[in-house]
Amino acid sequence: MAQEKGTISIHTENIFPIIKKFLYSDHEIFLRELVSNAVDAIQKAKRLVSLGQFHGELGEPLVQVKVDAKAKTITISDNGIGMTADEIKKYINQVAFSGASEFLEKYKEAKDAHEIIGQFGLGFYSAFMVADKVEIQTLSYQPGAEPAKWVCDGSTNFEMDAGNRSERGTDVILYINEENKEFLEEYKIQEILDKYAKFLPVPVQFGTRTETQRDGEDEEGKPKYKEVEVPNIINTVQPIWTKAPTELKDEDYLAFYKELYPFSDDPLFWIHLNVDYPFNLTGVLYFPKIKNNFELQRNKIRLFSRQVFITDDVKDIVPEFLMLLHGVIDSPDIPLNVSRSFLQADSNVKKINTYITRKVADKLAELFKNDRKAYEEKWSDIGLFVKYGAISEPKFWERAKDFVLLSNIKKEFFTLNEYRDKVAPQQTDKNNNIVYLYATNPEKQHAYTNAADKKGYDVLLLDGPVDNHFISHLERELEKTYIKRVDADTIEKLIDKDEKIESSLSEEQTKQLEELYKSAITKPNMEISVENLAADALPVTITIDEYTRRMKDMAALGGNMDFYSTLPDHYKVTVNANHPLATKILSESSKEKQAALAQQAFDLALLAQGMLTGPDLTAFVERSVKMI
Ligand SMILES: Nc1ncnc2c1ncn2[C@@H]1O[C@H](COP(=O)(O)OP(=O)(O)OP(=O)(O)O)[C@@H](O)[C@H]1O
Repeated sequence: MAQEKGTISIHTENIFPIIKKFLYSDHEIFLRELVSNAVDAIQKAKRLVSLGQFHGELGEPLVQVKVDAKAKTITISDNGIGMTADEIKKYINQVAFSGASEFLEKYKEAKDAHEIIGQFGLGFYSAFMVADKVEIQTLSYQPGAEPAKWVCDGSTNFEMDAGNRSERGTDVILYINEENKEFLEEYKIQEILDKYAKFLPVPVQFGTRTETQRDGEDEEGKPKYKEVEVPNIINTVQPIWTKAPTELKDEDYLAFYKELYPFSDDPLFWIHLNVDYPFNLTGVLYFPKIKNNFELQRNKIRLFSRQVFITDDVKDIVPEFLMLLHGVIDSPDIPLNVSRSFLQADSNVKKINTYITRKVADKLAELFKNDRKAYEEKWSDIGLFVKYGAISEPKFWERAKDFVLLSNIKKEFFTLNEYRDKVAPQQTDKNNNIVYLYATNPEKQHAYTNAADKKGYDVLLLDGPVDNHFISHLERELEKTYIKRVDADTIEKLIDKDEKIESSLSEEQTKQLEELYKSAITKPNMEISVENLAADALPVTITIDEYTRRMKDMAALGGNMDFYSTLPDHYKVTVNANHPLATKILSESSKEKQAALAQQAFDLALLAQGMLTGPDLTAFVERSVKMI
């Protein structure tokens, strides 16, 4: 062809400085865009063959990325359909900027380059983020096509001429500028390709690597090895999410997990997602071993669009509680290049959300139904996740009601209905409310769980990071049910059955005892009262109001609850009028002795609550030694 010069059709003087400035923070995506274009060109060639519109030799599909540090170039080559000079004019010179004025208007508002790149068919032009000059050498598949060349120096002027490609396909050559010379480092390119190209559907080669191979045997019959150079192929062209579940074994899922997260423990189980109506979505989601450090686990789900990695920030696409899962989601229907607020309102995104939630609930329900024992064994890992989902996603809660488990301190498991049936006979109070009791630390709260046990009450173990919220959720959802920690009140009051216990003290004595304790106890925020408890209950018990404690605990975990974190701790001290110690103290003649006994009983109560520390503990030990 004859040499030709021209101006890229664009309404605005120069768009490149804007692209460069705008996309500066994530300029590495130029490689994603160009490699994707190369993959597309190859896919198109394959499609033409299958449609019978191209009769030439397809060859082995291959995208190649080459770095020439001396020449300061990066070349992306493919053996795809190529372009004729006319197509370059149409697709590169004009189409790219048909939306330029719109682009200019929008870029002012957008905060994130991801939000708009590609939206205007600017993928190819992202090359100018890192290059001063870009050259295309291409030969179209069309019979009789001439090789064509296009060069542009980042201004709006381009040059076209006869090209030098002798085989079908395209080379895009980037002349990397000074500020971006880091992209001429091989490790950098390897890193970017590993991130974006790892699962592309066409082999992507980046140079070669050395591999050790068997090379027969030596004279002694020992195996010999040799080093050979093999093509360094970046990707797995058919990752498991593109296959049918029936083709896959457990080992395949586990191997893929290891490939994604080399340092993680094996996952507990997984879900293969596959839907093509009303939206397209494939993927595999894994349930990781979560334990209790769930904050660390986020941002593990990777989002792909037709096997091109897009982001690992799937917020808004996946329901919040499912962010604890690992794995991949691939959907061409998720709008990737629009703003986050638009994403939340997008109807496909909403449907995808609902679909994933349902699939996860199905899987859990199935596991629970098919093998309850195995499900219980996994509960320490999935419990956190199920509870989090139950609290945050009403649709999930509707399903989870049937498979959320409660476990007691004896490590027995119950569904919500089973538990209600179990405790209702003993734990219904005078107002017909059922009261569930729980411990957050059975070791520390032993005095209280022991008291509950003596009464024939069951105690749940609720010690996880979301359990406070889960408890509040259950109280809202379950009818006539209250949930209290074992130390929220004396055992008689925890589940108030209106059983009157006679006092062994006169009114006068009760008053006297109360005064005595009030002057012996000098700690702040202690509300002291004398009550008639069982004779074998502790002489003094310290309890903490359930509601305030729960709110304070939640505030400590974060959230907008600062008010609660500023509340002082408030304790109730209940002196047991019926314990023999009460009569004993009152019958002491010496005031000092009375005070010492009251102090001792109070310290024992502090000890049972794990609150006896520092100088108080020392004083207690010294006093006890004297008493022995
Ligand atoms: N390697 C290539 N081989 C053949 N044609 C190509 C190649 N690269 C780009 N093209 C042509 O140029 C067009 C414009 O590419 P560009 O990357 O700017 O936009 P796009 O790929 O259409 O959309 P996107 O913004 O998603 O990348 C492509 O649609 C394609 O027709």
